[in-house]
Amino acid sequence: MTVTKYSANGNDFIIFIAQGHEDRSELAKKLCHRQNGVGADGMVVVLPHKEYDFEWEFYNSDGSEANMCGNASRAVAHFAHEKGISKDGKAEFLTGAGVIRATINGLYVVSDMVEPDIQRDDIDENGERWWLIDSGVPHLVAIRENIDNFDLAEARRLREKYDANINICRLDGDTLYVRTYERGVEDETLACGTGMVACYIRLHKEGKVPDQIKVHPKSGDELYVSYEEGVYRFGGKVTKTFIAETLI
Ligand SMILES: N[C@@H](CCC[C@H](N)C(=O)O)C(=O)O
Repeated sequence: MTVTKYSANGNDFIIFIAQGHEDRSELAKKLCHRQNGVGADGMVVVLPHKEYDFEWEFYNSDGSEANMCGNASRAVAHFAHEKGISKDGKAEFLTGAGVIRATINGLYVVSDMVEPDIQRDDIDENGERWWLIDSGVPHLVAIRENIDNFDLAEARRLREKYDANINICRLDGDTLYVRTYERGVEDETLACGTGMVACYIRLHKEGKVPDQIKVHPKSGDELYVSYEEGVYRFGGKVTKTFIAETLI
């Protein structure tokens, strides 16, 4: 099987085309394995759809399926554009969280996110206020003065308790810095799109950020997140890293 590997600001994905839905959880675990497989945070299967350019199955590296992945949405939009699955520099596709619309301009891809659901704004953990926001998948968000230290044991506890991805973020002028512990990877990743958007949503709702802001995930890359015409949107570069014939 031929697969294409992408990195979306350090969040990496294996992408391939198939013709129908099936449970590919075991395949995702094998292919995403860093030593015995291709290695990736997630796997995307592009499937035909009557109404949209395509639909996807998204798997985390542990084989669990997730409704949405912001970074993979940008990578797969670039993939579909290159393959001619989508046209005119745009891609419209169905995810478990709803329809995603993306715009492709060279390697720069912008995704319009689904309507977020702010589930809680009152969680108190260790004297710190957390918001629980579903930006396609659930995210806990805390705002801190310093995010140099991310206690991963504590992040794992919160991830289990709330069945959510865990984010800490810091606002410095017009730049937001975000670190994310990802459910389904069960570790901190170099970037998480829905996580960056969830952090921005909290700050935006609190009136602390303008309608557009720069965002730096742990990889150090620069992206932007915005709120335009009632839509949360985020954009950045994607990198196609290789095409491979898998033997497993
Ligand atoms: N990396 C993604 C999020 C992928 C899904 C997440 N790990 C979950 O299971 O909730 C992103 O860029 O948004």
